[in-house]
Amino acid sequence: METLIDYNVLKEELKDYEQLYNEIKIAIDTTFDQITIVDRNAKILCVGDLCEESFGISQSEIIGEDANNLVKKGIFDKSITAEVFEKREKVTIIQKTASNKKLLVTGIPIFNEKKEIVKVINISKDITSIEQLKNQIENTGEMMEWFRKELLKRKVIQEKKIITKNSTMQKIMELIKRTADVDSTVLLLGETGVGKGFLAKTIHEMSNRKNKPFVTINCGAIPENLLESELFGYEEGAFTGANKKGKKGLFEEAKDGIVFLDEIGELSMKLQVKLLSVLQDRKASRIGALRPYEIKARIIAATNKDLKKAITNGEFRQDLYYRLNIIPINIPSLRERIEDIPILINVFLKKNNEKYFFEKSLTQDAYKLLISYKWLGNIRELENIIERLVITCGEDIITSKQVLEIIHLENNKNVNYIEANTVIPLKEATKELERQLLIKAKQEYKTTRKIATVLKINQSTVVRKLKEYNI
Ligand SMILES: Nc1ncnc2c1ncn2[C@@H]1O[C@H](COP(=O)(O)OP(=O)(O)OP(=O)(O)O)[C@@H](O)[C@H]1O
Repeated sequence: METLIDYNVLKEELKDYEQLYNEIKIAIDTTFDQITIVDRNAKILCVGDLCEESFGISQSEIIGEDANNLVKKGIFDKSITAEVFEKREKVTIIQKTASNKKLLVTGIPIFNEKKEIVKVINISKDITSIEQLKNQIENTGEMMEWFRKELLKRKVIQEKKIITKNSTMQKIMELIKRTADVDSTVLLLGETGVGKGFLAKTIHEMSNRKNKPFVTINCGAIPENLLESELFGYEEGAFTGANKKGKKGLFEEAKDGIVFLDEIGELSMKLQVKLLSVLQDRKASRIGALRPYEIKARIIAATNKDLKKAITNGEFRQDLYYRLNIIPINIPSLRERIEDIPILINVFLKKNNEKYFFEKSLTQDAYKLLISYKWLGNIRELENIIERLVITCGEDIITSKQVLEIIHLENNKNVNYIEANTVIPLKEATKELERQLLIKAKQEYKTTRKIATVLKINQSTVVRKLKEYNI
């Protein structure tokens, strides 16, 4: 009789368990997460309806399988069950499966009263689409960064008014845009006043070094011994007259910015050798220093000299030329881009009208005259002439006659004619003439070496006198 009662209770309990099992099964099958139950031997006991979608095999194929075997078969890349057994605690991993899914799996150990793991319940969340979304967001971020940089480059071009109709100049602007972020050396070639310095600054502003220093040095304007210490710096007490604390060189000052070596064609043979080794090793030493420092700056060099001819004449090292000539840019003279002259005239007219609070304009004939002029001094000469026209013309409309007068003056400025307007002591007059000659020579020839040649005096005398007259 007692056994019968027990049997009925047992039957009721079994029914309850069956009910519970069915409810759990429904929960396992219908949850958005994948639930897998594994026994103490790593055998899969139960798996949800998402099995095929998650692992690429059916429920019937996976049930009864050893989790470690499934790793070997490539159904998933690692078994969380093994880790849970090893660590004896809840573990979370990312699993890659045979159906190209990425699952975020949390394994929970179930202990018996002897603290032995009897089962592991694994709950997997499919994060494939989240990962894809993350990648897409990352890609979008990269694209946004690219667009941001592109826009910045365009802005620099517009702000710097490099509007050009000339195809060579357009190609140059494209090349500058494309190479703005690389570290290669740029060699800017072109006549005086074509805008080599202007382009060097444009490259800097377009590049990812734009917030880093832009250091410029005119290699032709400084005597050789001074240039070496300017470029590379010196240690304390390196030579007499040196700063006691020593001095940083321009390459050090530039840090990871840009060093613009203007008039590179004027560099002495000795410094050419030093620059070559600096470019090769990316290291330089201050004068008197034992240890070199690393050079991180990008180098842009410029010259109006025909470097190939200078190589033939033995004035410029071929190996240095090849080191510099990584991205050569030949800037056309203004005569070769006459379609840009009206654009540049308007740029300079606007600039000077704003500067001097005028509203001056040019007649058609005046434009035609300026376009047909030979512009040996290129953009610099055009810029100067427009400024002079704006300042000196009394009327708001600038005529071709006024342009002719200014151009005539420009052309005659080299005439060997000196006029004495007043009587002053000879010594004073001589000094004044010397001062004026130096100002003119510096404006036209820029480098102390060239000034020395045209004035037929020593370069050191030029340096001393420029300092004396504060020019
Ligand atoms: N595209 C341009 N738009 C407006 N101004 C320009 C442009 N290019 C050059 N300039 C102006 O022309 C003048 C001469 O330019 P820059 O000094 O760069 O010439 P350069 O070729 O370096 O001359 P040099 O060889 O004599 O040093 C500068 O005042 C500069 O601002």
